[in-house]
Amino acid sequence: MTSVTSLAPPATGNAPAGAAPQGAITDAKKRYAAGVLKYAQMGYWDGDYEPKETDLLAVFRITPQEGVDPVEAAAAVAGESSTATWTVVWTDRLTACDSYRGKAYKVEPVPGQPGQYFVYIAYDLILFEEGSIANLTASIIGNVFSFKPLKAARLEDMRLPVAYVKTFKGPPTGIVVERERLNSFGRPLLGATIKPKLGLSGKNYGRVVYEALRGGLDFTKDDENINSQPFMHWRDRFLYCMEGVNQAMARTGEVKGHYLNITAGTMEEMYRRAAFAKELGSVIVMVDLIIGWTAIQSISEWARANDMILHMHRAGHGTYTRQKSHGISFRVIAKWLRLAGVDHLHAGTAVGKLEGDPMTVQGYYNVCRERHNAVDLPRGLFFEQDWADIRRVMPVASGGIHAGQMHQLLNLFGDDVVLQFGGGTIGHPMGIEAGAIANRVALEAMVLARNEGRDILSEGPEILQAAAKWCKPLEAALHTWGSVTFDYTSTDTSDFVPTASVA
Ligand SMILES: O=C(COP(=O)(O)O)[C@H](O)[C@H](O)COP(=O)(O)O
Ligand SMILES: [Mg+2]
Repeated sequence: MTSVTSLAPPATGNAPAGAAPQGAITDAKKRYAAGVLKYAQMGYWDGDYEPKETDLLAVFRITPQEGVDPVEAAAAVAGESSTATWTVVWTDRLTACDSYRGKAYKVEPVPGQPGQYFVYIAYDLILFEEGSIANLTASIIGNVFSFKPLKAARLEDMRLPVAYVKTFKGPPTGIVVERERLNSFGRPLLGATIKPKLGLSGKNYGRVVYEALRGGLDFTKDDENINSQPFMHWRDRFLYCMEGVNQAMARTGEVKGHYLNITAGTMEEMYRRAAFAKELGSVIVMVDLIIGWTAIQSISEWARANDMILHMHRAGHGTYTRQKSHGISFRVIAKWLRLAGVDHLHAGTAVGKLEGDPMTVQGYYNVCRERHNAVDLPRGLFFEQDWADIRRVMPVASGGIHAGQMHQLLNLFGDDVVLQFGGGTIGHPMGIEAGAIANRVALEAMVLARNEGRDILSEGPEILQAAAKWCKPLEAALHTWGSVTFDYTSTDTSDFVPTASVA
């Protein structure tokens, strides 16, 4: 018998080829006798297991309590995230339990982090309902994060087999179709979050939208917390924003949009707001991550049926993605969101005001934009991931960025990204339109320089100064913000490179 609060070490050493799973009890009488067994004895550890192409794979970073063997802890995670409970249940024998069990198959110490281990677990495809992130997450993150024998646990990455990917519809619009609808190619898109976040009346809010779009941005954006407060009811916001969008489009001849945040307390209300956005001719609507997985999948269905770009603001993610030892990496959230079906996803800036190690953030971008992810440990990608040509998500770089960082942003993220300057547009000393002009000119100058073959990372500041000579708004932006940096140590870095630096 094993104490259920302090897991004891199981038999160690790799099982010889063809042998029963290490530690597993194969004698049915002993295995299914009532009582408590180690999870490894129950068959949740198999060091010889070769994952099948159709298996879902997960890698967790675990910190076992003192005296808890990491292999047994890995088996416990596999057990609690698949079929197990703390004691033997005879009802296992009414099921195909040998294949249904999650199998921990590899345990590796985390480089440079004593007491932490990466544990790899394979799950049979049959354990999961098709097309349901709610179902997937109820298993994979359902119980294990509060498990007493672990001090901490973090879901670092997942490999979603093609057979599973194909049960989701993915992004309703995707990068290619979004660019076709906007008629914008060969450069990042530009946006701005309206500030102050809360308090403006509809008329003043719409004026900010108009000025920012007229100045050269492609998009403006509601902030995460603007819904339908007393100072501006949602219908007022929608009406004045769309007036601003339409006037700016007429004036510039460019397709523009404002992400109308339709986040609300019920699905019924979200659909009502989405329908009004469509009626007013908006090309895009927005939701916050905090609405939850089922709501996200439902609104994605709506966006697909209504030819609408779906913008996802990852509000709330930092509560569980930021700390390396506990929670879920944002790369996993990004994978789930690509399946669930969003078109835009806030994925970090690296250089701005919010958490973001450059290489880790590039890993998120690769999850959003690549058709196939290769293993890339320095960028945090533990598994190959085939996306089965599911559409690609446009990442959004937003949070404390300004025109003076344009060379860094273009170098880090390339063309398929929305660069979003909220304060960095609206706080411009010459006004909102000037803020937008500064960003558009900085972007166009940098894209041209890159296309001419210049090394924008090293020559960037010079390129911006040269453009600022004939563009007063850019000159003022560089004067105001040029020296603003957010130099803090990143929390969420890869353990596979000694110092995180961009290759
Ligand atoms: O309001 C802003 C940015 O405003 P500003 O441009 O004025 O800093 C967004 O909510 C953050 O970008 C979200 O962060 P993330 O994109 O990391 O989810
Ligand atoms: Mg915000």
